[in-house]
Amino acid sequence: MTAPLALTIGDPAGVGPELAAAAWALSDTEALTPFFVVGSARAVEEAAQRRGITVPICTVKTPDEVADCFAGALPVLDLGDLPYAPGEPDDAGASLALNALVTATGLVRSGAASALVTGPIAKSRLARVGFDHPGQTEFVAEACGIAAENAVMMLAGPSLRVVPITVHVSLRSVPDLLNAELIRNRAAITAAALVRDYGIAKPRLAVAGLNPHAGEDGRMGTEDAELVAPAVALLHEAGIDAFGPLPPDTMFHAEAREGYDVAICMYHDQALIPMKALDFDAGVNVTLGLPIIRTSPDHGTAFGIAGTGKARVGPTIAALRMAGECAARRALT
Ligand SMILES: NC(=O)C1=CN([C@@H]2O[C@H](COP(=O)(O)OP(=O)(O)OC[C@H]3O[C@@H](n4cnc5c(N)ncnc54)[C@H](O)[C@@H]3O)[C@@H](O)[C@H]2O)C=CC1
Ligand SMILES: NCC(=O)COP(=O)(O)O
Repeated sequence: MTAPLALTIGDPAGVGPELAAAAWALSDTEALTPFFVVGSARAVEEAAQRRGITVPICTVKTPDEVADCFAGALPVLDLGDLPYAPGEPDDAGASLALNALVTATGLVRSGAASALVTGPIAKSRLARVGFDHPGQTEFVAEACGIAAENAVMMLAGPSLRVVPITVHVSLRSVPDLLNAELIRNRAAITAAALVRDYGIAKPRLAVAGLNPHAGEDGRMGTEDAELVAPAVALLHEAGIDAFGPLPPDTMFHAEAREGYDVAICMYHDQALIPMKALDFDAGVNVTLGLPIIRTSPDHGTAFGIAGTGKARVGPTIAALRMAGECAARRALT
């Protein structure tokens, strides 16, 4: 039997605890792979009560106990007895979130869990308790012995997959950070992952330009001709079906999207704005290029609505489903 998925609680003051409970409540109808929460049993239990859903909890010491209780209760690997205080993040909650991330990553690395699904954390809150990575992506990469530049963030929804080449950096720094080698490497990692984990035999990569109109023959910037076009040429040399640089404003409409499997974008918001506009309620953030599977809902901690019952569970369900499907695919190979 496949090992269960490990779902971290995220920041316990955010929407993570209630969405973990809500996902379990729908796990039958959604046919989800069994999972367990790594975090605080008390926070999950109180979050479920506040949301008005009945979610019995079973605490587990190891993932191999999950199979026996998942059908009747949500398994939680309990790391701390924190009172549930939605919308009121503090250092104790951030420390729990970090502990959960470290613990769950270790369990997946060891094979005791089949994939890592991370609940949302606030990067600024984690930084206060010693987390010195830009995000969970880079943390998980380092834990797996993968250089951060070889761990690729992809956001995937029913309508669109996107990869930002540069991620959590200032917009001002983007042109200096981009180069043809970086674009080529990240795009090639993306293509390999689409074959291995998503069953797309010959992925089609649409590569966005950096500037308006992809530079308009140098009238609106030179990076498209000097960096992006050479990267596309390098991808062709590697036998990858890539095309571009494309004018970014016209590559995301419905008919254009039919022509590719993933959009390779030059910076965070070029990628995430179209994806979240189209698919916010079913969007998954997945890390490609790792020896383990790691997914996450596409949204953040949403402190402003935590505990109100307004947080929609779609992205968490989608992240659990994608993790389960990728794990099943890898188990076959
Ligand atoms: N995967 C992760 O761990 C991520 C973490 N973040 C972190 O989250 C924190 C807050 O970031 P924001 O930019 O405010 O993004 P956010 O995603 O937390 O919230 C943006 C807006 O979407 C709403 N929203 C978020 N999730 C929702 C859901 N499930 N159902 C309904 N509405 C939802 C919020 O109420 C808010 O109006 C930041 O500290 C950031 O670092 C942001 C994105 C991803
Ligand atoms: N904008 C995506 C995001 O913030 C997720 O980052 P990570 O924590 O998954 O690296």
